[in-house]
Amino acid sequence: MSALVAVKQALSPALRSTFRQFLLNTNVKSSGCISVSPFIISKRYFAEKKVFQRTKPHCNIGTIGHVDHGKTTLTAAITKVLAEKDLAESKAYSDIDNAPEEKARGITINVAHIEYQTDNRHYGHTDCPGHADYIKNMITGTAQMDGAILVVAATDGAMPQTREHLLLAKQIGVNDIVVFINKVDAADAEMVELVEMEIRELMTEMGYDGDKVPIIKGSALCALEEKNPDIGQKAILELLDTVDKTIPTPVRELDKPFLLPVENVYSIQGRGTVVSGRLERGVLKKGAECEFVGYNKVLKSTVTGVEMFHQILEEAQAGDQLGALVRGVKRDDIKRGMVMCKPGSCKAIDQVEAQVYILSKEEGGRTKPFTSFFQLQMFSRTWDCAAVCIIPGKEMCMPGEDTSLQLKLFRPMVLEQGQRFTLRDGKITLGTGVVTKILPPLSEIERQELTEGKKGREKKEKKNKKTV
Ligand SMILES: Nc1nc2c(ncn2[C@@H]2O[C@H](COP(=O)(O)OP(=O)(O)OP(=O)(O)O)[C@@H](O)[C@H]2O)c(=O)[nH]1
Ligand SMILES: [Mg+2]
Repeated sequence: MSALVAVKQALSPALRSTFRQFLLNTNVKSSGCISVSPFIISKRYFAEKKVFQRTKPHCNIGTIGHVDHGKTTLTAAITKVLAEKDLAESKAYSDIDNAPEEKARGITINVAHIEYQTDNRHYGHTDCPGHADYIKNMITGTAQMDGAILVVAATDGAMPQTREHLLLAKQIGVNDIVVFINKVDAADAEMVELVEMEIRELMTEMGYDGDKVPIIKGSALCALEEKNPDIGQKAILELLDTVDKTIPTPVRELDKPFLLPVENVYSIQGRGTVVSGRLERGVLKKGAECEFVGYNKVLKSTVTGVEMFHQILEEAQAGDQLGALVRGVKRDDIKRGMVMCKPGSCKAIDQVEAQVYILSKEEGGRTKPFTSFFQLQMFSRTWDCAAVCIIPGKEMCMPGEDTSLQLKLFRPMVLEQGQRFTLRDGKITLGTGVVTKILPPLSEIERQELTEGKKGREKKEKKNKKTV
């Protein structure tokens, strides 16, 4: 028996818990592996024993839009304004963009999850990066949202990622958007009016109701710096009121087996592995048996604790942004993109038929057509995976075209009929689509051809024959 265990056993139950907490805190400090997490703020995670009181409906929103338009400043401003009403913990800009590289470059790279409340609802807020290089993180962040705040700087108007984010949000299924025209302190009234017209047009083009979309004008920086309350604090309150009224709380699928697309994995020494993400459906309780599916793996485990924003959840419900402590699996065994689900309720798939829209050049898509066996990257829920497409019944697919595609994935991932996805080709969003049919699994030969090409497989076969 180790000295630590002996000391622990000699303590009364109450002291034992304090001792455990002490160990947990010291371990977390020395592990260092979770310090940059935007969601799990280091040692407090699973250490504080406050129970989350579900008094208001929960809704997931977030900020999207072009780089530097003020998404993080707005997120910080929202918490500041609500903190004055005791409805949030005020977060400084540097608490949100807290990774060293983010601080050095002054841009958001990782999504950050923040909690706050209005009088009507409890919110999980995901602040997304706007930089084109981090679209992958934006897609994952947006996949957690029930509605979004599109931030557009009055000084710039709609920019490439304003358009791309809108398009991706629409494809991911975020149908309710409130626009915040930011930086009105730095633009004249005429400019703000022009930007409003431009955004309404763009929203219509992207399939939203551009004429009706609510647009609030203000300055996140003024709110944060407590200047000019008309465009500062008041605009933020108006924005929150509009979000409350126009983004509906979705009907959650509580009666289905639980499913949580894993967004992040952390290791807390002495406690175990924590996975985080938004519970997509069902309810999750401590003690539930679970399974992690994806990337050629199925791992069994048990949930030993559930938390939302550092508070214990007795029962997590679909829509909750949570962290789950799981037993018997290591941090490296689980990867973002796997699905945590009720055992046996999900299957990994490597071949589907889908209906896809290929973006035109003007929409930011490819300039040239592509043919069968074109390799692309498929994004869905929190995963992305290389895939090859087959175009049934025709030679090639043109930008701006609607087409059916057969997609063969390099690795089997959890996919269901009706699931939406995005296809990307390098830094370009190639298209968006929906799974129409699940196809039988690829044979071993097909799989080898997919990953090594036909020649590679034949070479391997010859080599094997020789050695026999
Ligand atoms: N004048 C003015 N500047 C603002 C306002 N809001 C934000 N800014 C400034 O705009 C710059 C970018 O702000 P961020 O909040 O980092 O922008 P972001 O959209 O989060 O950027 P990424 O996450 O990197 O895409 C910072 O220098 C802010 O101080 C505003 O209302 N008025
Ligand atoms: Mg930012």
